[in-house]
Amino acid sequence: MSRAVLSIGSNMGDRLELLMSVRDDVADHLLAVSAVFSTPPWGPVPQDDFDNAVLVVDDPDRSPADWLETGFALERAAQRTRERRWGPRTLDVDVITASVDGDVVVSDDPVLTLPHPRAHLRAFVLVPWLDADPDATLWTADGVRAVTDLVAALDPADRDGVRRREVGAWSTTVRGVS
Ligand SMILES: Nc1ncnc2c1ncn2[C@@H]1O[C@H](COP(=O)(O)OP(=O)(O)OP(=O)(O)O)[C@@H](O)[C@H]1O
Ligand SMILES: Nc1nc2c(c(=O)[nH]1)N=C(CO)CN2
Repeated sequence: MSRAVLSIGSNMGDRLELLMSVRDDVADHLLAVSAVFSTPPWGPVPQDDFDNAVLVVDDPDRSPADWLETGFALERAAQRTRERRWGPRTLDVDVITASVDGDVVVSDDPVLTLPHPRAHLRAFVLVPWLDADPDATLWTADGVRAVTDLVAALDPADRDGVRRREVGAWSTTVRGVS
């Protein structure tokens, strides 16, 4: 069984519709879904705010690499272009962490680095993830850390910039992380 935590984001086009396209695509495999959060751009590129969310998914027939491919396919469907690193995009799907049969996958392959090497620094990942799964943990260079502690360690300005949106069409009701 392969479980993955997907961070999804958009700051071009119909952001909510694009996030919804991901949620709908993986609907049969959802264990947990965060609310949608409005987030200031992370990184050096001045650009519009993003909408971000986190999905926890599992599928006995999909490997972590398959989840990356699923993300690529959804990015292509959103006409995502790769113009600038950390620049604006219609849709970004990142695999934050993955486990197979309960074991966390650790990989330094540049095609799929796991856990995602910048996840622990990103309020736009950690705050929605905590919302989806209050007991979440992340394997880091300092060992296994509770996401709640990683959120507490963020710069308060970064953390407080991440704002929950009330979106009627976005349901967070799913099976639950067991
Ligand atoms: N865990 C991962 N999730 C998604 N992509 C990854 C991961 N590890 C490595 N990659 C690779 O990163 C490459 C660049 O991805 P992308 O363009 O989405 O980067 P980015 O979103 O600009 O920056 P960042 O990687 O910091 O999120 C992809 O081609 C993909 O193969
Ligand atoms: N708030 C926010 N900032 C970003 C995002 C994102 O999804 N949300 N994605 C980026 C590309 O990796 C760069 N910066």
